[in-house]
Amino acid sequence: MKLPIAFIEKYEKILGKKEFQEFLASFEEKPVSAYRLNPLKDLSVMANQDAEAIAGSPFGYYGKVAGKSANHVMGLVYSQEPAAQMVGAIADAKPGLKVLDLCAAPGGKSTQLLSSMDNQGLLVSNEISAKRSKILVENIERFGARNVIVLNESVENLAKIFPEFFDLIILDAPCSGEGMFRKDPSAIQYWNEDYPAQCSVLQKEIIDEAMKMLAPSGQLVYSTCTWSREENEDNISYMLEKYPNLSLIPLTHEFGLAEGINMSEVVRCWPHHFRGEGQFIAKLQNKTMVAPHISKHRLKNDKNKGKNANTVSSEQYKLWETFAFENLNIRFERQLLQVFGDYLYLLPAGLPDLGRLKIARNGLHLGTFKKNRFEPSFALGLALKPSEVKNKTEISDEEFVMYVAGKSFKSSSECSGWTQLVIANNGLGFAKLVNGTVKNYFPKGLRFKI
Ligand SMILES: C[S@@+](CC[C@H](N)C(=O)[O-])C[C@H]1O[C@@H](n2cnc3c(N)ncnc32)[C@H](O)[C@@H]1O
Repeated sequence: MKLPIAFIEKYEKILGKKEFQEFLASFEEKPVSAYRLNPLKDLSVMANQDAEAIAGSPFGYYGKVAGKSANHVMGLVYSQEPAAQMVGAIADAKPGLKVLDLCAAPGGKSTQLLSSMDNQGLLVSNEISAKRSKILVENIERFGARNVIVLNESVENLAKIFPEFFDLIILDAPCSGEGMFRKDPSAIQYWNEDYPAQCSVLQKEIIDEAMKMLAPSGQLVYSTCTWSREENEDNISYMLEKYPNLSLIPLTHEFGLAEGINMSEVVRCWPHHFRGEGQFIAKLQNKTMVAPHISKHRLKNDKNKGKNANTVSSEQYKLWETFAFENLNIRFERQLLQVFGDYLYLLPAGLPDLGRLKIARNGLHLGTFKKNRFEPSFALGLALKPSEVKNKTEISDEEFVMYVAGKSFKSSSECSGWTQLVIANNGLGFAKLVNGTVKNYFPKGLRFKI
């Protein structure tokens, strides 16, 4: 691999001659592929695989997943290289916390955070790029979590709505991407000697906005996929100096995770020590102990709040309830339901009023109000466990291939109406049974041929 001369000289100086040779040799090796399993799904279908587990990453395994496989389409697996998996593992989001993933697309960290939150608490997953936020929505939808909203905002706008709000913030910063050179050599062309310093200016701006949103006693995980000290240890020093209420939580150096440069509390993934690509991770604690001012945040689903344009009308609620009574074994609190146009959403609990923030996914999309009826969404059929749905249709591998290509197929069922398509006890959306035929409701934009 052809690396920039300035890059070579820089890391030879940092690592010393001997270690630098090992570092350089690692660029001739293949990038490491890996994936994570999604504990929100029924994973019994994966039980017999003998893939090698990644030490330090719960649910992480070495190997590749096929993007067109049923396991991927239904969100049982997420492709993510091992070093990136260390970020979510170190963040260790707990059920019930209010969590922010500030720079979230395509969703590697967000989906990992959701894995350990068990549908309890709130994840705000934000991505500044509108295009990338769409991919983030797709990946989050596949995962099937119910406690997440996706925003498409600048960090400045977020900070105005969420002052001192989050118990845990993941700041996976845009960076010079040196740690991705092996996996994506096209990243090399953007690199020059001054690039890390330029990136660090933007990173500090994002850090300052993130700090406004960190609740007392909250934690912030800062990560990049680059090795430059300017974007890593130097930014941590900047934070510690500017915010004396912050302290570093010492991270352990096992599984090939190395210490930082003159900073022992943080971790670095070097490809000659760690089986994966490049990464830097630091975890910081807000030592301020004052209880968060709940009154600062007007809750979106506050019982005392008057009606607003997004409140479900009694007519709409009746249509939804009729659908839910006929088709579901689960009920959602009315207070958490909101309409946007004809679309019905289930909001996560504990969400403040979002004002004018740009929303890419307003919680779980339950479905759409059509003339005098309610049509369930694909997202709902993916998120519900088969035990939460009344009518289910188990489909074969051949039927899966037909369905994802947009085709209908015959069924031996004599029932009619909505049915959740199921493979190995996981949902593949709702379809409609009409006179022994399974009508296709797989979203047009997601269809593909195998
Ligand atoms: C390292 S990537 C995030 C990867 C993601 N966390 C994951 O695990 O899949 C950094 C993200 O920061 C976003 N970004 C770029 N400029 C930004 C800015 N000024 N403010 C906030 N985010 C920005 C990029 O669009 C990109 O999606």
